[in-house]
Amino acid sequence: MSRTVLVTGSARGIGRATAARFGKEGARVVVNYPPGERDHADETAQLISDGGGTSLLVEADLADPQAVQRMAAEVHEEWGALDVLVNNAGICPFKDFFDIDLELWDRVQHVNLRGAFLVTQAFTKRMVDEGKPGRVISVSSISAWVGGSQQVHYCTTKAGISSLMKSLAIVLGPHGITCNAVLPGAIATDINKDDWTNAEKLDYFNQRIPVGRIGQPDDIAGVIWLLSQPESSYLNGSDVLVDGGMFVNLQ
Ligand SMILES: NC(=O)C1=CN([C@@H]2O[C@H](COP(=O)(O)OP(=O)(O)OC[C@H]3O[C@@H](n4cnc5c(N)ncnc54)[C@H](O)[C@@H]3O)[C@@H](O)[C@H]2O)C=CC1
Ligand SMILES: C[C@H](O)[C@@H]1OC(=O)[C@H](O)[C@@H]1O
Repeated sequence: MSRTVLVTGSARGIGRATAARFGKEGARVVVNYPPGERDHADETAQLISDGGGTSLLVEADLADPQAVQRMAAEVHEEWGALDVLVNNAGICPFKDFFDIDLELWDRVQHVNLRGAFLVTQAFTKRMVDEGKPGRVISVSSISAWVGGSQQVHYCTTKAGISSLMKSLAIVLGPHGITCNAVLPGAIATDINKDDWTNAEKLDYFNQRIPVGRIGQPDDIAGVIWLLSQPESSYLNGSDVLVDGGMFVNLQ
């Protein structure tokens, strides 16, 4: 029986690579995307079917609680309870601290953290009710452990995601559902495309990463998939850093 997997924000980037990775095992993959990104989501769906999987495309802005509830209802109606939930969707509009207004603060919090809370609550409730074991794997960041001068709003959400997984590991562990966070380092995706037009910053990242390269979405997708495997069943409440060694490279 193929597994049912939801990857939030899987129209592009790490989410797309993760959805495609699960597609390769023949999984049924829910591709969640925000309004305006249907074309990108279709490309993800193509990768899933190329790999032998099946997709269900669901539009939902995770900042909208009603949209999250509609997504849960649609997925449960079509495919029942999930086996694996990957909370991946995230935004990082780089901004100096004194220029962050309440609207921007709330938007980042709502998409990155409140969205993950709402999605996890809606989907694990069904898993618990059906007595179905599974996995929650949330994409946090190295930014949960460090700061960023233009990422004050963002880093707090990433620390929040890691914390959410720790508490839910306690709540859901007894139901056979493990909860862990994956913490990518610097990965080449749209989220940092503009920021990395700053050549000095890009050089700094390249030099700080001991394996000698910026990460690619597949570097993270592969680890997320590993955490969904039976061999990872005793991992619960952990932060799994995937950064090529960038964090430890102080001097
Ligand atoms: N690229 C990097 O260096 C790092 C990325 N991350 C995290 O990885 C996750 C994925 O980001 P990337 O693939 O890098 O960036 P990306 O910009 O390529 O992808 C972001 C994804 O989130 C989706 N999304 C955005 N707003 C949404 C909303 N309101 N509702 C539903 N989906 C929405 C987008 O459609 C897109 O598929 C994010 O949580 C990000 O914080 C963490 C550490 C490093
Ligand atoms: C968006 C950034 O380039 C990227 O995101 C993170 O979470 C990392 O800390 C990098 O700053």
